[in-house]
Amino acid sequence: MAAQRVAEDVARGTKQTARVRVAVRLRPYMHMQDQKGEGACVRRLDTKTLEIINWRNATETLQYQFDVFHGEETTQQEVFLSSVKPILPHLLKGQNASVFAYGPTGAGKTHTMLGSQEQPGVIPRAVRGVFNLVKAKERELEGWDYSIGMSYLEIYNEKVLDLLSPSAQDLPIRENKDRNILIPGLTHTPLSSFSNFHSHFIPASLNRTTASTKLNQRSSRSHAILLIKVVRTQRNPPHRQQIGKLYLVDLAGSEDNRRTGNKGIRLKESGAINLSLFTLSKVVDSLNAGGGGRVPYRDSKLTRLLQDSLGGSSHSVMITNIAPEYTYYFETFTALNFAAKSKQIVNKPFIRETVTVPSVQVKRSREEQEAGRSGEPQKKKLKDVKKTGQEDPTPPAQLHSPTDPSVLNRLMALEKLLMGTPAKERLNMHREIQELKEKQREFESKAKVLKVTGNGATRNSSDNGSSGDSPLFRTYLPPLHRKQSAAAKPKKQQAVVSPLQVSQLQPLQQCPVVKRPTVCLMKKQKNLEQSEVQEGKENVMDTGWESHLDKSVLDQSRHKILQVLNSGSLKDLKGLQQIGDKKAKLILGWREIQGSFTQLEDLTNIEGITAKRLSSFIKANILSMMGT
Ligand SMILES: Nc1ncnc2c1ncn2[C@@H]1O[C@H](COP(=O)(O)OP(=O)(O)OP(=O)(O)O)[C@@H](O)[C@H]1O
Repeated sequence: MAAQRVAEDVARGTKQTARVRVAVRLRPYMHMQDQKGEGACVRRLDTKTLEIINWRNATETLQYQFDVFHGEETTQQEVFLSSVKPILPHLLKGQNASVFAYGPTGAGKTHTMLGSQEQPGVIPRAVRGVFNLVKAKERELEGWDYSIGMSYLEIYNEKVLDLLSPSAQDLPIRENKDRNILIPGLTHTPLSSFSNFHSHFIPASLNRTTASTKLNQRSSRSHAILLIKVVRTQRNPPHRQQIGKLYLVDLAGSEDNRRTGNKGIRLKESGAINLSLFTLSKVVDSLNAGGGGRVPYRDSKLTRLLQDSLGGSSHSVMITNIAPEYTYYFETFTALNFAAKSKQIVNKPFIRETVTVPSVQVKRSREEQEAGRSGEPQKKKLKDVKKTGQEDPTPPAQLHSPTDPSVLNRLMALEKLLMGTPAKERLNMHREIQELKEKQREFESKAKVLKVTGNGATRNSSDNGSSGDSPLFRTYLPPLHRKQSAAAKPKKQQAVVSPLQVSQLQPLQQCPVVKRPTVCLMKKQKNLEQSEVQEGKENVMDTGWESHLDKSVLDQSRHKILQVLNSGSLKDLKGLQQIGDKKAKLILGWREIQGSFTQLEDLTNIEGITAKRLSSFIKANILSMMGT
């Protein structure tokens, strides 16, 4: 018995690689998500391009281009036809494919993937599509037998749980010598028809962990992964067998716990969700960096399972769901930057093929059996044929705006990174940030000149209005204005260099990744920072005072401070001694990206909190708690 994994390009004598296709879908505007009545911050320009208000300068917009942009009126059928249907035929050739929905909580991931009875989403349509393709192949009488099966799991609080056979058991993830990801013990159910699939899938979906948060009545608290496996076996010798796997992934949403109102268990779930999504973004970063360095797939169960779908051997489609309301601004912005990064990943598809003797073609119901004793290729003597491939010549996502995407993304990444970087290493990064900002300013001023002379690639709102391709704004919403909330003071009219006439600037300090207030338009910055420790004043290590206090009192106080750091609102954080508005926001930002603080000493990861300041902070807060 011999088996081999054949690189598709080798099999065909051609070199071929597949890029991760990135689609962005904008959900319809919802009044209930816009309690301040601020309107939309993002809108469609054409079938590939969208624009969002620039957080650096709210009088301008940034434009992003993706493989497809689905505006709010796009139907479920249209999303399926343009983004998912084209990848399904690969399954029948022994290749893997994956579709995953990414985006903030409440932006429409579950709607896109699962949908409803009236508006079925990608999952039911894709499975039906696979059955149709298999039927068509069988009619061609080309001498292959096909079988289809499914597994369905969720990753909840970093545990892998079987949705087809629910139990509290956390299933292990294994990788065999051929780099196939396996989950021993996971149920694998053979499927005879689409209605048979339905009868397994619907009850299993009800097993998924969901709960109500402030932003979504039925928020998914886990990442759900449906695996559809197509095995095709040649009837006559040499009985070649090819296996194609389709992963359909509904990721849990990234969450801003200031807005979800999460506490207790919801907060813990949220920490796990954000951490795994953060790892996903690190994986994307490191794949984009290239150079064969370590890709941190193993840092979370999600990335471990998606290993084959990202930078591996899969044809992948990422549907990034975004929400139009201004209240989602930073989540939307982060999701768009993540999506723009993902567009640069190149996958190298290969055919999974084995040559089998007929007697071993036994259907098994468990992945464990499949890994251990069935006719699957991975446990046979597999011969890895060296994959060859050529980088996709398509350039990464392009912005048509006065913004260079590479500069902006690098800038964002650096600012994000800065948070977790020891103080001594920050200096170089600050230098790079300054250089990038300089470059960015150059781009912006060039783009403004182009715009004034009428040659710019940027489009203004009147262009959009007349082009007739902006249904979002023709139907429900005013142009991309941020409506002024009742409480807001009117501001001076800004010089208009782009379509926006924004009456209230979006304060940058809401962005969790932003480190430097100087880059943003923060009018009240001085006042806001008043309660913070002045540079140098607190730079004296406070030592010795703890020895005068009872250890249990100290531990209790430290625990209380940690609780506020991990679950406190902006106001709660500002209630701590020596924490002003800026630091409170940096703490929230850190929490959002890193999960929670395990100890008070983690605070030194926040910019501006040195070991000395930390010691002073701890002293001030403990003494204040004790009423000293
Ligand atoms: N394209 C759309 N058309 C109509 N309604 C939509 C659309 N997208 C989302 N919705 C509605 O918006 C709400 C939130 O969507 P959904 O639950 O899919 O978000 P989600 O991103 O999966 O959130 P979470 O991560 O919290 O699970 C739901 O009521 C859903 O029906």
